[in-house]
Amino acid sequence: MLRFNSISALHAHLTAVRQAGQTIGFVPTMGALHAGHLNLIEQAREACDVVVCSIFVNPTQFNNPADLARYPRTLEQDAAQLETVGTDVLFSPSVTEMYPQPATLRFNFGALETIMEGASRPGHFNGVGLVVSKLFHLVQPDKAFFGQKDLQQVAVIKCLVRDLNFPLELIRCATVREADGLAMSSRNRLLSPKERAEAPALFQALTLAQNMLLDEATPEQAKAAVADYLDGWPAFKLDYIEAVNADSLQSVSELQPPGQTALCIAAQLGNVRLIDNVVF
Ligand SMILES: Nc1ncnc2c1ncn2[C@@H]1O[C@H](COP(=O)(O)OP(=O)(O)OP(=O)(O)O)[C@@H](O)[C@H]1O
Ligand SMILES: CC(C)(CO)[C@@H](O)C(=O)[O-]
Ligand code: BAL
Repeated sequence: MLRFNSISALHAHLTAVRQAGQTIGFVPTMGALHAGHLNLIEQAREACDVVVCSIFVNPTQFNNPADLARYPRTLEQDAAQLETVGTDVLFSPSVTEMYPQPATLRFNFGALETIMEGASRPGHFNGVGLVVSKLFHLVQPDKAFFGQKDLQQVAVIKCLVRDLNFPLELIRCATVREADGLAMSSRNRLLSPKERAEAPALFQALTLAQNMLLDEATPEQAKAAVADYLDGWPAFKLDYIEAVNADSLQSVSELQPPGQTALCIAAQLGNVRLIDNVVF
């Protein structure tokens, strides 16, 4: 695996890759890798000639400085894991390499940024849009792989690709879960053992709501049941539970056609904010 910290060295290498007619698959991450990330790499490995992974804890997408300070950073362990799944290139730039001056460009993702993660983390999607645009320009991938766990992020990036004509295919990959149902997330490693034991309640609440909707309950009834369920776990503070269309991410008042209903949840567990969703 080749490792680059500098944009110019990455650019020179990938220019040669493209000139040799090889396709590039790209997996952007913030590191502290787990099996969910490795699954994205494996899918890129199957679909493309050259697999590029970036690890960059992007400060512009953190609205909470404590969250940024706590974010796990495990670069050497991550690099070792990336080697095991056949990654060709690791790009791990510094903050000054990516932002030599503070960025002034601002995105407006319309209705997407006023709901759920957009409402709870003001400025978050602007930072995601900024860094993902920069990374797409630097890597110029044929295919880019993102996890369904961050469903709203996928919708934001779909908007970015469409509105800015990025010539790439966006691929949404299924959420990888722990054996007890908890969606894998880098932030899980910040949970205390007690919190970790309680964390699967989030997915249990989602499953409860999904079953209710499939059983003809209304979204309002299902959302109320989730709030009640999590009340039984005092360590959890529910941020939101929403029934939305899986593409537009806008609220729905009834079940959508198969594969187009999503239930999205976010909750605080101690100091850690967890999100999850199911699409059905
Ligand atoms: N459990 C998972 N299954 C599939 N993809 C995932 C999973 N967790 C993260 N991803 C995807 O990996 C990519 C990089 O995500 P990121 O580095 O932020 O990891 P993360 O685990 O989502 O961390 P956190 O949620 O704590 O920020 C994103 O496209 C994200 O959706
Ligand atoms: C896409 C991303 C790498 C941009 O910083 C980040 O939001 C993430 O890890 O999901
Ligand atoms: N996985 C999404 C990145 C973030 O939480 O900032």
